[in-house]
Amino acid sequence: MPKSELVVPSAATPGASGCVVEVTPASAGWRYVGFQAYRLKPGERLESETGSDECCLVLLSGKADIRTSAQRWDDVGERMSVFEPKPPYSAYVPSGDRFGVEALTEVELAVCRAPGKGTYPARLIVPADVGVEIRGQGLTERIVRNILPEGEPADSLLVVEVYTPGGHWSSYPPHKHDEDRLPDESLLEETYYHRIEPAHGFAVQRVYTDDRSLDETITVRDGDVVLVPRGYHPVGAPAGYDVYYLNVMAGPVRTWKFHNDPDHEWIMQGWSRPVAAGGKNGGDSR
Ligand SMILES: O=C(O)C[C@@H](O)[C@H](O)C(=O)CO
Repeated sequence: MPKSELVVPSAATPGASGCVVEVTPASAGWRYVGFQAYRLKPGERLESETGSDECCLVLLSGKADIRTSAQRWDDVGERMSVFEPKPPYSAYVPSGDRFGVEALTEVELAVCRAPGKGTYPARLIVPADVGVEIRGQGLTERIVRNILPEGEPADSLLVVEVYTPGGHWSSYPPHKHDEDRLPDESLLEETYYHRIEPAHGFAVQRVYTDDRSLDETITVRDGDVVLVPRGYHPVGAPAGYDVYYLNVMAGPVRTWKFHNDPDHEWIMQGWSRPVAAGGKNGGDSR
């Protein structure tokens, strides 16, 4: 059976630049979100221009030196796996700038892109800046880390990561954000970069619209990117397999206003409770 057109698998071995998976607005057939994941070995470097995009470089794991045209941050990074219970270091780089990343250890790096206006200077986002939330309850409990949420400066990018323990559901109850009808709903394209522990496992993601003109239930493998151009998009982590994903969202207005599937909204009963912000050693534990 052909794989879903919503799935962009990672390459088994990185290309010359270290890139393992890439989504551009042209490849996705949409307007705003771009995403790349890189695997760099110690001493390897990535150099790039931001062009008309602003970028959020998320150091998913490993340590690196990061620089832009005006900034240099040395020996950045703490966690060595996305499954360590602590927020990542990230760097915001505006449009019209450039960045270089030199790996000091094995590095997994996400480059999240969306249209920029050059409004804000480059900055380092440290773990203590990352708001951590435990969302859901029982089998829907998961950890949400808000890396670049709408309360923090950026022109169009929103970036968040989610840890879903095996046996749990996240992005749940199913919600969508595909209509520009503020203040009730915002239009945001979204990518999911999935990692699975242990890596031979799988996750399940359904992407569906009210009229079911889009209705796909996807088997997600470690390293897959799932595109959410529209529709509801819940994720299930099978028992025994923890699931991590990094979300990038962008659209015409930088705000996340979602609409729950009315059929399943009853499941949610005042279950979101904030915990302390990330903290140097990460504020969350599991
Ligand atoms: O609630 C979650 O588990 C995460 C989702 O909010 C996810 O970030 C998303 O779908 C954003 O639209």
